[in-house]
Amino acid sequence: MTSLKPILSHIDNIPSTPGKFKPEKSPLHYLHHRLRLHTTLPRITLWTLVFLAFIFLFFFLSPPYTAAPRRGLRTTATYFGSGWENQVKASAKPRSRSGHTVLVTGAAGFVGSHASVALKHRGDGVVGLDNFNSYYEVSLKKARKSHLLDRAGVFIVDGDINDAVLLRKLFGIVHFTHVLHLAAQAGVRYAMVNPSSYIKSNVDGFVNLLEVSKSVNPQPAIVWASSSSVYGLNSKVPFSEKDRTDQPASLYAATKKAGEEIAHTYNHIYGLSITGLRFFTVYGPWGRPDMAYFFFTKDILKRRTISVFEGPDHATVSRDFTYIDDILKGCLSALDTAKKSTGSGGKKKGEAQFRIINLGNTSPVSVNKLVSILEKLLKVKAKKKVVLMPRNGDVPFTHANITLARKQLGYRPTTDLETGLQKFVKWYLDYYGGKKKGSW
Ligand SMILES: O=C(O)[C@H]1O[C@H](OP(=O)(O)OP(=O)(O)OC[C@H]2O[C@@H](n3ccc(=O)[nH]c3=O)[C@H](O)[C@@H]2O)[C@H](O)[C@@H](O)[C@H]1O
Repeated sequence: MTSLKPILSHIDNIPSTPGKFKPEKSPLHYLHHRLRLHTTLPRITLWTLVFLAFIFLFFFLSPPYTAAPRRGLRTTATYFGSGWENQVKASAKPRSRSGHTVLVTGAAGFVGSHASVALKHRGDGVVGLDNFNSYYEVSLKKARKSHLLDRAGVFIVDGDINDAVLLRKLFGIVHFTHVLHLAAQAGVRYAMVNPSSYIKSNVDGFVNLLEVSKSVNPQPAIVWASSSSVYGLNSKVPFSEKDRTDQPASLYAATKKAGEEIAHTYNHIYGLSITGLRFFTVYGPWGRPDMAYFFFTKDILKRRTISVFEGPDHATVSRDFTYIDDILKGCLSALDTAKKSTGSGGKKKGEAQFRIINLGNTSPVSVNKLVSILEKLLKVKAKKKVVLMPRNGDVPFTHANITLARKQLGYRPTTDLETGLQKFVKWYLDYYGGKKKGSW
């Protein structure tokens, strides 16, 4: 290794005090000095170059620093642009002055896509938001998205409810009168597989949405999807909103119940008008492939064995299956009857509306019956295996009391399970019949 001494040696010749430098007189000395300079200069140049090369390598060739992206979140900068803003604004425009302007979260989901189309068709302005996560077939969500744009002119922003920058941006360019919040991590059994996804969407995401909603001016009214699962182990039938909901049987149910409590807090502190709708096992065309009626259909057609759950002592397991069109009527009516939020600039100005309402069918059907209807519609005998309901979050039965929904929303479900499944099976065969099209 080269010693640093020769390089530093010329420094010895520089006087420490200015003005004290005296040129040496001997020509030999001058010659010697010039020779030293000649040999020292290239060395200085060499070491300067080495130093600069080191700096170059360090600063320019090392990978650029980027903050690690949060899983599932895209950088918000990619959303914004004049083309993007124009699409959002066009989609948000109601047909008449009296129409609502609604932000629908989970718009590429089952209920969200139906609700977006229904709102847009009746003249409201709608902007969708969905993160297109892979909990189930992303292609189905994308197909719903195309339908929304092509058939109804609803634009879905590809983004996450946890993305506060994006939400603020949306509220900055559109004055949303209402939020229909349907984005969630759904499914009872999957909560044992991926518990954190429930906290991320149903708790963190909801809080983020409420934070942004409470701080905009004017605040929107919020209608959101809670769940029949909050009744958990409640055995008093039919389930009334007054019944206890402190015995959840799954983490999914616990996060929905937490959502109800969180909603109350934001209503109380900030004057947000909030309506929580407890959906009872919603089914229908464009439904969710993780739900029993959906994958039973698929498995029956593929001649695969299905597991039919039963309770202890062969007790039947049943659900208050509710058809999508009935749920939609309830959602739209909840938006129409929602009172305005009272807060502004993050401050409450008066009491605001707070509601929790069941949306069910009031007519529970056993899983056995569900299977026999599907067998009839599909014209295929199911291969069944009856198994004891595993302890994975399922509850033995649900049954909605809809008195409050009737009073508050004029809600009257009209579709029985057989009629609803007939429409579902028609759509299913159409959609999976090769073309992945399916009518709306
Ligand atoms: O109302 C809700 O709040 C919830 O409804 C829905 O949950 P659930 O009512 O449990 O529907 P779903 O899974 O279709 O099971 C239906 C029936 O089939 C039985 N079931 C299920 C699976 C199986 O393999 N065998 C079986 O018998 C099972 O025991 C059950 O009796 C939503 O998924 C959920 O997100 C939430 O919205």
